[in-house]
Amino acid sequence: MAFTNWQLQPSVLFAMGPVVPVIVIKDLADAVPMAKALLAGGIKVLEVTLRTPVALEAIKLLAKQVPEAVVGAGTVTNPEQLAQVAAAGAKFAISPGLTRELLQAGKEASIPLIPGIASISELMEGTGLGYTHFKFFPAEAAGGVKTLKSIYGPFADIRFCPTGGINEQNFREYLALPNVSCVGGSWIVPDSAVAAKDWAKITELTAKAVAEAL
Ligand SMILES: O=C(O)C(=O)C[C@H](O)[C@H](O)COP(=O)(O)O
Repeated sequence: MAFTNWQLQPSVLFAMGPVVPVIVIKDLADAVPMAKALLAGGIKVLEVTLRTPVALEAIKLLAKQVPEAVVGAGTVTNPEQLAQVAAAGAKFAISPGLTRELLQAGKEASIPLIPGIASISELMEGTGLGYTHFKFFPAEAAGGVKTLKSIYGPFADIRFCPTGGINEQNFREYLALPNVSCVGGSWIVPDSAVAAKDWAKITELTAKAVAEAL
């Protein structure tokens, strides 16, 4: 089932890139150069987490100034934030978990909501309302590849973007699974590179991940 009010379907979003960078923007001035560094490395889907006071402003800025990127919001945990990020121009919203309220609001939103799950019961809460695409978080801590393989048995039609503890060593094991379309992670946007404004490093890490994902 797809929610036809969503301007972008999650299957399309999940197919846009093998790695979704989980971005924390502390300084608004970093938003555009970071997005351009990621684009230069071959990634266009960006998840800007709502973990910092400037996150909403960063989404607004990127939506206007870097239209070639597909900028969404992460850490969206309630309906109010979902409305705020949609108004800011986010193309999608990702949550680390789910609540009934958030799932209901997501169904009615103009942008796709990718709810997070770490258990079968949470997954069933989401599938019961028609959701088919989920974040699997915290991936490594919640059993990683083994758990996703087990979930594939009874839920073969569901697709995941695992996130949490994924890095350049293990991301290909996830991408090889039939129910994983993309992975999320912060390893291509390390804090140290952002602090040093070393955008070339981010392009290099991104290009490496994109090349290795093939
Ligand atoms: O902020 C959110 O909404 C989250 O769900 C958490 C992030 O996706 C993970 O913290 C990324 O995990 P790492 O790649 O291990 O750094």
